Amino acid sequence: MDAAGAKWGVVVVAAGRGTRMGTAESKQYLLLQDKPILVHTLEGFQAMDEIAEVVLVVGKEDTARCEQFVSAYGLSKVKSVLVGGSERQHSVAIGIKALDSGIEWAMVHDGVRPLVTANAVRRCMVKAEETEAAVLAVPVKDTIKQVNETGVITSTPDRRSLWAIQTPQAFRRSLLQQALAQAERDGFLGTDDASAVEHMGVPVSVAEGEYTNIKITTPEDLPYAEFLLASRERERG
Ligand SMILES: Nc1ccn([C@@H]2O[C@H](COP(=O)(O)OP(=O)(O)OP(=O)(O)O)[C@@H](O)[C@H]2O)c(=O)n1
Ligand SMILES: C[C@](O)(CO)[C@H](O)COP(=O)(O)O
Repeated sequence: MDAAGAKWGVVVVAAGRGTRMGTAESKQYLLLQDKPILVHTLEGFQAMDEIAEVVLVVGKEDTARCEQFVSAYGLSKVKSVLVGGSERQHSVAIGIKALDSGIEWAMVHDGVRPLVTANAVRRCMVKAEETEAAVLAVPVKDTIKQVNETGVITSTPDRRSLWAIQTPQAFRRSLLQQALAQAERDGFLGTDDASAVEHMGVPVSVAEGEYTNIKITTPEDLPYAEFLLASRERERG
C-alpha cells in the first residue's frame, strides 16, 4: 500500500529512563541481535521513501552516542538529535518544532517500538491523510476491569470498544503543534500524542496496528522481541 505521496517527518522519542525495565542502561540502548533497540527503530523509517526527515529526541547524556549511531549506521534521514524533556509529551513538543518548516505531515514514534512494520506505518499515514489524525491500535484481547485502590473490581467496560494504542501516531503537523501548545497552556499531560488532540476536541481515528508492534517496557519484552526479529529473518530467507 502506498501512502498518498506526501513527504512526512517523524519525531522519534527516546529520552525516557526506562524505569520499568530496571536496567542500568536505558532500555533504548539495550541490544537486540547486536544492535541497539533505537537503531532498529530508526532503520525502519530510514528505509521508507515517504519519510523525508527524522528528528531524534534523547536524554542529555546520550546526544553524542546517538550522533555516532547516525553516522555509523548511515541514518541520513536523521536531521537533528535533540535533548528531550521530563515527560514524553515535552519530548514530543521539542521534536515537532524542529521538523523542517516545509513538513506538513508528522508522525511520532516511540524509540522503543523497533518492530513496527512499513505496512503498518503506511496504514497510519494513509488514515491520517484522510482524517487529519490517526494512531495505530489493536483490539484488546483480554477482559479489562477497572479496579479500585482496595483491589476490588468496580466495572467491566465492554471489550468491543477497547483498543490498545500504539505508535506511530500521525497528524497534520500544524494540528499536533496546536494541540501540544494548548495542552501546555491547560496543564494537560497525556501519555500519548492523540490525547492532546482529543483534549482540543478534535477526533482521532484508529488505523489497524499489529500485535507484534510491542513497546519494549519490561524485561520479558526483550526475549519476545528477539524471537520476533529472528522469525522475520527466517521468513525473509
Ligand atoms: N521524558 C520522556 C519520557 C519518555 N520518552 C520516550 O517515550 C517512549 C515511550 O515511553 P516509555 O516506554 O514509558 O519509556 P520510559 O519513560 O523510558 O519508561 P518508564 O516509564 O518505564 O520509565 C520511549 O521511547 C521513551 O524514551 C521520552 O522521549 N521522553
Ligand atoms: C504512546 C504509547 O506508546 C501508546 O501506547 C504509550 O502511551 C506510551 O506511554 P508510556 O506510559 O510512556 O508507556
